[in-house]
Formats: sequence, C-alpha cells, structure tokens
Amino acid sequence: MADQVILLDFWPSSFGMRVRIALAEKEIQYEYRDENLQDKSPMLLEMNPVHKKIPVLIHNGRPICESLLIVQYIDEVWKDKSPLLPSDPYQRAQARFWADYVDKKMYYCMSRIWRNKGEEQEAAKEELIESLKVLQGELGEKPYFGGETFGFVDLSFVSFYSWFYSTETCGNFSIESECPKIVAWAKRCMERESVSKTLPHHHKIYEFVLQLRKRLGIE
Ligand SMILES: N[C@@H](CCC(=O)N[C@@H](CSO)C(=O)NCC(=O)O)C(=O)O
Repeated sequence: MADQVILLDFWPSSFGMRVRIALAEKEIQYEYRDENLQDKSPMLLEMNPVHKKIPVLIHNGRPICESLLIVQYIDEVWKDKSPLLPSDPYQRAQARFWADYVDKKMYYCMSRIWRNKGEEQEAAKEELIESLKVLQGELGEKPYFGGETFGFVDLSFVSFYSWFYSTETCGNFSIESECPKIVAWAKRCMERESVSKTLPHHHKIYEFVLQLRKRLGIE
C-alpha cells in the first residue's frame, strides 16, 4: 500500500517550510493542508494535542510533531534519496547542534524585531546580528554548513531567509552588510528547486508581517 502523507502547515511558517523542503528533497508526494491558526482544525488539535502547533506530519495516520524531529523522521524513513543528516555519529551531533542553535535564535530574535519598536527592537537586532555572525563563522568558506552538499543545517536555517527582508525593513538595517557570506549562502540554497519552490516571495511575507503588526497595533 502506498504511503499516506499529510502535512498540517501554515504557508508563512519557517518551521513548516523546513518540512516542505525535506519532502521536496526526497520527492515525496503528500497532501498539504493550510491551517487557520486563529481557528485550528479538529485534526490539528487531535494530532498535536500537547503543543497544538504546526507543522505536523501525518504518516499513515500517525502524527509526528516538531519541525526538526519531522525532518529527521523523513530522513530516516525515506533513505533512498538525498540524505539530509550525515552518516557519521559525531557529524550528526554537530549538525543537530547548529540546527538547535538556529531554533534558539532566529524566530526569537526576528519576531522581537517586527513585533516591537525602540529599545526592545534594537536589543533584538543586536542579538540577531550577533547570532548571524556566529553562524557565518561556522559556515566559513564552505558552500554549505555540512560541507560540499546541502543538508540538515542548511534546510533548518534557509527557511528563515524568506523573513530576512521583513526583518531588515522593520528593523531598518541590512543583513547583507552585516553578514555577506550568509546572504551568499542563502542565495546558493535558493538555486535548489526544493528551496526556491518552497520559500514564499519575501514581499508576500512582508505583507503578512504588516497585517500582523496592524493586528498587534504596532505602526
Ligand atoms: N518548535 C516548533 C515551533 C512551531 C511553531 O511555532 N508553529 C507556530 C506557527 S509558526 O510560528 C504555530 O503553530 N503557532 C500556533 C500557536 O502558537 O497557537 C517546530 O519547530 O515545529
């Protein structure tokens, strides 16, 4: 019997984009369901009762939650194409470390930039730039975080590239000026169809952010 794969997601979510990129890298057919997070579907509440968040991958009726765990599940189940994690245990641990670092920093800093103004925004901006410089240092002269090939850390981080424009515009700064190698790396990742067909245009994300700021009363 063919696998039944359903993805509960939300189109601007960087966490959801990670899973979409992984599914595209593995050329897995799946049903995409976009959630209204202001009115969550019974299926989302049933499949992720603990966090009630997207993304959730439902594979033959069984839910897997948390984007980085979903991506690792996909890599372990569909082994025959485009390995995402390294095979060496130590290299796997390093890849998980950097994906976790992205998880701890990107959304937390970026959301504080477009949700705030003044000192709070400035503090978030400084922390984001510092984090991007740490990641740029890790990347070094390599084409990808794992070396010569696109992999788990690249996939975990590049989904936030679609939010760079909104972050820079709300925060009135240039990520490229601060971290040119990170932007060059992101553009390199965008040359892959799995990434370019997944990441929404940055102007579409910006329109979403403007609506969010309006809803939050931030002008
Ligand atoms: N650690 C998780 C984060 C998912 C998340 O925040 N999902 C958000 C949408 S994207 O910002 C979400 O589902 N929010 C709904 C809510 O908080 O009620 C992961 O990596 O999958």
